[in-house]
Amino acid sequence: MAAGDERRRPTTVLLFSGKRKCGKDYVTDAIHKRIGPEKCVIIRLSGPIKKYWAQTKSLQFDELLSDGEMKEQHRKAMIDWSENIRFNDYGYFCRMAIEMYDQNKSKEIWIVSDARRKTDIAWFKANYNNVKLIRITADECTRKERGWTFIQGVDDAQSECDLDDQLGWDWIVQNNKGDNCNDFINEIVNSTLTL
Ligand SMILES: Nc1ncnc2c1ncn2[C@@H]1O[C@H](COP(=O)(O)OP(=O)(O)OP(=O)(O)O)[C@@H](O)[C@H]1O
Repeated sequence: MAAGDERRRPTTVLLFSGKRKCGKDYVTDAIHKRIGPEKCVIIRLSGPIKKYWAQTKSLQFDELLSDGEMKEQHRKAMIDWSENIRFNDYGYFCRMAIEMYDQNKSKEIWIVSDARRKTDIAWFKANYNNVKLIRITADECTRKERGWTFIQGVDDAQSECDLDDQLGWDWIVQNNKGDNCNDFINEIVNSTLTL
């Protein structure tokens, strides 16, 4: 690392994970709004994958990013394609996502919205200080109401299940229908800003 680069590293990395439709985007968007875009940025590890996919398949990138049908139609193919690349270089998409969302490394706080593998956690911990791990959970009933249905090859794949037995979460938060998610959003925001 060149002299002076140290101050261009984030002070905190909030690394979120959780199963499909548990509310990762919902919660991370809320935290991003609360902390503010001057200080923090959302880094989506799936961003570079979707960008590549959109370019090569002539799809709308925004639609692939959003919570819609198109993402679901292409999810399995994107997982299979990205596995091959990750197999040879587990940090590849982490680095690409940082380049995509905070190229100038100007933000103090990174909110990584979609860690899916132990290697994602390992890569961030190996490269950055103060990485906080947050697992969002929601019961199947709630997830179904949000549009989730079980898809073989997706919901039983490594991308969904690898972090099921991960230990050492800094927060495990329940985001079920009826839960007041403002409480844990406040707690995460307050503890991040007082670091
Ligand atoms: N606490 C909540 N209150 C109200 N709506 C919520 C809440 N959490 C999630 N939702 C809604 O549920 C849907 C799925 O949530 P979201 O897209 O955040 O899930 P996700 O975990 O990011 O899913 P995926 O893994 O498919 O990207 C969205 O329409 C979102 O607005």
